[in-house]
Amino acid sequence: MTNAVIGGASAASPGDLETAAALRLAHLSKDFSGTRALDDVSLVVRPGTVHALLGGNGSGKSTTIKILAGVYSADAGELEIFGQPFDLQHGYTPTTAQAAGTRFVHQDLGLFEDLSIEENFALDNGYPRRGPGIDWRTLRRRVNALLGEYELDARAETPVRELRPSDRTMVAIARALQDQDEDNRRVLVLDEPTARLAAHESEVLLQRVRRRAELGQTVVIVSHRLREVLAVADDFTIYRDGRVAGTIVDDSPTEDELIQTMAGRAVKALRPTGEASSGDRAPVFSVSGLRGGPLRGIDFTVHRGEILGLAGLVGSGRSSILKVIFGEHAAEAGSMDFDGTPYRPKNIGDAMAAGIGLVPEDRAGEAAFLERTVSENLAIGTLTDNWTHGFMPRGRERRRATDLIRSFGVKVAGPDALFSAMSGGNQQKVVIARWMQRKPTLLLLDEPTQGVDVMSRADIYDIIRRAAADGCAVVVASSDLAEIHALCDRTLVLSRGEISDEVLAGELDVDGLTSLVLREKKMNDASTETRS
Ligand SMILES: Nc1ncnc2c1ncn2[C@@H]1O[C@H](COP(=O)(O)OP(=O)(O)OP(=O)(O)O)[C@@H](O)[C@H]1O
Repeated sequence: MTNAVIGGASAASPGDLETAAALRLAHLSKDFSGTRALDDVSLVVRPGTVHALLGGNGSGKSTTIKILAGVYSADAGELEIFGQPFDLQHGYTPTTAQAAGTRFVHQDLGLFEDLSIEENFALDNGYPRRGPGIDWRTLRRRVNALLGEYELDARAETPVRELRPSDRTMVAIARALQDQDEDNRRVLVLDEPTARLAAHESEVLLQRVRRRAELGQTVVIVSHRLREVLAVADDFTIYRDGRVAGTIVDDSPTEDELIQTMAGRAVKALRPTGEASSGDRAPVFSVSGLRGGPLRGIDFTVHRGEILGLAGLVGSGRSSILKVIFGEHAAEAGSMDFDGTPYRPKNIGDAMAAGIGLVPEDRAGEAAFLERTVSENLAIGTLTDNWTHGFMPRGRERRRATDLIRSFGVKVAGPDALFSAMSGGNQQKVVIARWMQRKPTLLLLDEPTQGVDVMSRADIYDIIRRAAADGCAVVVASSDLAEIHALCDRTLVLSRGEISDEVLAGELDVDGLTSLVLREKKMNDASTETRS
């Protein structure tokens, strides 16, 4: 491998590249009350390249980015941006980071959906004034020029809501870089930009990011989707447990090489289920003629021990089905049947009492108490079991939490750590563990491994398979078709609120599933064109 260094602490100082660096971090360390989040991390980002930060959940990628953004201070370390040194220990704030030329686009793009693109730009950079009023003409001209430059087929006055998902991300990128100087002295940091995008949208976005880099833009990207990262990145810094485990410069490693460096060991492949599970096939839950929101008549049955996948484009109704079953959204029409009796939940409480669990897509917003401890978050699922005579027996709660942390492989200092202090993948394991301990009859999972590293992903798949083997019926909605392929016994493809196809495990590979989902997209596009 030319220019590549994999493994070992020596990889942490690619000193020969320092002179050419857009960004240079050296000997970065950070402790959080006893947890060593970063330990002597060094990395060099070359100008005009896409540099990937990879690593397992909790390995230190976000901490690096937050230090770079001036959100956390470093305990030790040096930073240079285009040759200019900054003191990370003293007075390096978000304002300094902005002035230094760093720009950040997070998963939550921070766009106001109901406002136009130009209003979103102005909110970020201020409105140009003409006398006492806003100079809309100048603003529009400037934004339209930027949209052209970023190859976006939209007008400044288009509401963000009307953009396709990859275009929204690109608008957020263009907005972040709207004050780019002629020498391209901005470092754009993209934090899991494709986590919420379907495969074809990710591809469109990453091609555009690649093109920006070819035009001189420096990009740092954090992602767990290795295949995508391999397609877009020039260089890689691979973290393991807060240290740099490998650096790869201007080369194309294989996915297995990356995983091995991240994990420090070989990881068993994410094996597909292969064929439909031969478990107990008794039907446990069915919906018939379900309508409401985007749903336009949904019928299906899920069986005990079965893992049923819901695939489809954003807006096809995947999450809505789960929310109606969980009593979060009311159905306008149709019926549901649970274990042979009619099921009409009025709220989430009814669903939980019936033995249904939901792990929602937005775990931080909907599923967790961020400023409570891990132990408290785990106890919430079984409050009635844990309370005795009006008191919560702490000892029992902590012991139970310690057992769950061990059996679900959660990487955390202990049961008293704050939920918010855990990395994304570990948060997801806690939310799943919380539901699993209730032993639900029907478990609904919405994007179960979004933001989860490949190693934990394999663990989560095992947890889900074990629950199914114990008789739980599982419904998984996912935009990641490799996940659907690896996990599900049977998959329903949704298109505009209806089931368009049913696929059994082993009938199609990931490409086959992708073309099925995209065929629906092409049909949708064609019918939209015909109507307009
Ligand atoms: N505010 C905090 N307080 C305490 N510990 C923290 C805090 N932020 C991060 N940590 C710890 O620092 C370590 C590194 O976490 P970090 O979020 O940087 O990992 P990551 O690589 O970004 O993970 P992920 O891929 O899951 O987002 C973890 O052990 C995490 O629990």
